[in-house]
Amino acid sequence: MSDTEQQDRLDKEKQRAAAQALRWVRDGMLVGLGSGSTAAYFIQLLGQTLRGGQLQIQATATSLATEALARRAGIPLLEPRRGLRFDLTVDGADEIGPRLTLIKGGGGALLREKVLATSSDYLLIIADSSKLVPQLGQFPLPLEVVPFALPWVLDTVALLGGNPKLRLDKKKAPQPAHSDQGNILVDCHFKSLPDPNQLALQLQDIPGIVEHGLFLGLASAAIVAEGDQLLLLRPSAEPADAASFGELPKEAGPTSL
Ligand SMILES: O=C(CO)[C@H](O)[C@H](O)COP(=O)(O)O
Repeated sequence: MSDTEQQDRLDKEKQRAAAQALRWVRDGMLVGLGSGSTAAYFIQLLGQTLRGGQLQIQATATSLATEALARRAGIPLLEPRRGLRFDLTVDGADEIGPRLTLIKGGGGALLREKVLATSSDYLLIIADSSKLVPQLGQFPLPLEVVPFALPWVLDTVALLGGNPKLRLDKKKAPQPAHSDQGNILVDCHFKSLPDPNQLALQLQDIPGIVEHGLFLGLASAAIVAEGDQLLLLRPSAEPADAASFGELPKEAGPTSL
């Protein structure tokens, strides 16, 4: 299969996973909108549904790009405020490991994504089949770092074996990429993460790291499209374990896909 064919196949999988996620959205919900190409498909479909008058929701975006997309799609947006909790957040992932452990932040939106994930009653991940992995760590782990602290953060993460690299701005390379908050994005090449919980604790202790891309114990479910198949994964089982399907409570989404 050529690279273009492979890309097309993954793109179709993203669209199929995104379309399924619509079944989780109920009238009146407050919804967190994720970032990245899979979340973008969901946002477009959600906008179409709202324009069709079938349901009304309000939403908050995990990035400036998502906010702009949601506005274009006609989705009413809420600003952050005290007491705001989301019924559902739908977001993509860069890697989905055992028990729905995740690496996120490939699009640089990890901080806002984690803020919404932890402010949501239900985090639904949507992804193509390339994201399922037996162990996290092949995808470089993103960090959002305060600019002043950068040299010391790089030194400390290197000591942890992270081989940190500054992410470059795609439009202004060799300048470093900045997050929506004006912080610097660093990608850590650990290659494998046998103990993500331990690493998360170590990273949380490093001054200047505003957030890391390990999302542990946050995802409620994941819809992964694999060719014509749709997998519904829950945290209690290994990825792609068929025994984990069909356990969703009715109010939170369909029991099967
Ligand atoms: O974490 C993210 C952005 O910060 C995205 O959800 C992640 O990068 C997946 O993106 P895509 O759906 O384009 O594969």
